[in-house]
Amino acid sequence: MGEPLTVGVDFGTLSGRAVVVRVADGAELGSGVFEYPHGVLDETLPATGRALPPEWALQVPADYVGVLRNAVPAALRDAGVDAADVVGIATDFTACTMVPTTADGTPLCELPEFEGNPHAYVKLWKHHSAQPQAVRINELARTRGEKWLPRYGGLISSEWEFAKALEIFEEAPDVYAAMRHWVEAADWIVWQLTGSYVRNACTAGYKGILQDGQYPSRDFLRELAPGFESFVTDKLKHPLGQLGSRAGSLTAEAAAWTGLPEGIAVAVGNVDAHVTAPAAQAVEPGQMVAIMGTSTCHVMNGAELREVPGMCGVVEGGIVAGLWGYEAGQSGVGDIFGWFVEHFADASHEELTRLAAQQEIGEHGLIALDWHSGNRSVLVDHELSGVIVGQTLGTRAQDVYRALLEATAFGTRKIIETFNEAGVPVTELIIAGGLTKNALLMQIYADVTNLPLSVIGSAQGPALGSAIHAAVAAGAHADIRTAAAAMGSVERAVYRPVPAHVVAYDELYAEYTQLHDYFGRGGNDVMHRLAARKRAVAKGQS
Ligand SMILES: Nc1ncnc2c1ncn2[C@@H]1O[C@H](COP(=O)(O)OP(=O)(O)O)[C@@H](O)[C@H]1O
Ligand SMILES: O=C(CO)[C@@H](O)[C@@H](O)COP(=O)(O)O
Repeated sequence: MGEPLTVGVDFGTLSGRAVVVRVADGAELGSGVFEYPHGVLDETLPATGRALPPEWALQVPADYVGVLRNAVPAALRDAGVDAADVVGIATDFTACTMVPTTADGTPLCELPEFEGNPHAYVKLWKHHSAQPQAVRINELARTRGEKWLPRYGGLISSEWEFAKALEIFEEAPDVYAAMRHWVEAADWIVWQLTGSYVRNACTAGYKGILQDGQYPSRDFLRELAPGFESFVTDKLKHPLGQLGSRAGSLTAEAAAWTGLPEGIAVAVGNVDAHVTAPAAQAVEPGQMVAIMGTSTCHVMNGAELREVPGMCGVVEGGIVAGLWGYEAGQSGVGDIFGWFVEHFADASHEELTRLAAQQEIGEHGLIALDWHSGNRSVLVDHELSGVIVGQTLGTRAQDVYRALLEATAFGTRKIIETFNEAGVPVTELIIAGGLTKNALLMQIYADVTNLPLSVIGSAQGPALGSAIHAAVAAGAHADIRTAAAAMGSVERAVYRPVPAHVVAYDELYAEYTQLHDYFGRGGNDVMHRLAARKRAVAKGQS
């Protein structure tokens, strides 16, 4: 027998990544990646070729099993270890990413009668078409003075479990009737590994409006939409598992897929963002981790319960046991840079970054709003859209690219300021995720926030975080804090704010704030009117 090992698997937006990690010190011995064959379905449904409406984003659950079959064996091969030394596996997922299933967990899209119905597929976190449902949930909750609303910064997102389910209830009653469980993909994958369904406390709290042991009441749901009152009891409610505990044991079938020993510990499911905090050793109050990739999630522990306007949510034990876990986010970050590179630039991210780095602050004469995928925090509105002010005939691709990098940094500053003002002080900013590779972006974040940036030690933060949870679930470490100290890593103050840059960005941030409030807080509702018109045109065409 060699030293004990665990496997962490991170299910991202486009691919799943597995790492094999040594339990004693967190050394990453090998990794494997599997790109989802279907990627994100946002234009057409492959089964029928049918066009999808605007703001739709679906996935195919069989692609996730492909990760277990391919990325895990690849990681074991890469590590060159004996699979018999692996004592546990844990997974993390994007969220809120939802799978409608039958009683035994079969996704409805795998039934022949539903393969042509888009509502039967996985609704990915960035499926944003349930905004009208979210607006109704928020208006009614405000009117009724629902006690859970402040735990979500005063606004429930269209990305979450209730808005997405209400969309199915209203637009596809046959799918709704056939759905026995409305399952987070984070839990569905654990179900595939263990053969039994355990609902994780993290997504139930942040995305499923479970607070102090209660979901929204039958009365509330009836008033929201008659017939929807039994949604919680019939489709949602399920026994919970706490983060870092054992959900079950690896089945013979999943052992054959992965090459791992049957019967090893499988941890309760978790979210890609929250699982990253221990990988960055950010388990104390005030340490905010920004996981920057396609989107950015900001997660942080707090000693006390506070109401932060426009946060995604606060959940007791939502990140580590014994503290309040806070979450905020930006729905588009790398996605916005990627959109610009794909459609408007004749150069790569690296080339645009190299050219943008040669400019002085303000030289491009632009200010942008980072809302191309809507605003997750602090406005919580996915009908808001992008803006670039100041373009002239002299504006070049690298100018717009830099303005977009800066816009996302301003968005993060808005979130940090909102936390500080609400009495949840941010004392350290730690960056994780794929965008840490862009040094210009990192320096802009340090200058805009006026905070030294710490950077996580691992390029696979979420997968390492999962491996940490696997170690705790297997009993190899006593708890997440101890495991984080042994297996996580962070490098402090890698990027420091430059005082002259801080002053220049303070001025531009004031301009950003004016635009932010004008377009986002009722000064001009043009973005909503355009979104409504776009929906109406799409409806007329379908
Ligand atoms: N050099 C770069 N600078 C800025 N953004 C980049 C760069 N390279 C890729 N991106 C963006 O990063 C995002 C992918 O980030 P990554 O962390 O790998 O994925 P995920 O968030 O899905 O885990 C894409 O949206 C892409 O447009
Ligand atoms: O919203 C959450 C977590 O709450 C994320 O899963 C979601 O933004 C997707 O993250 P990625 O950008 O794919 O890393």
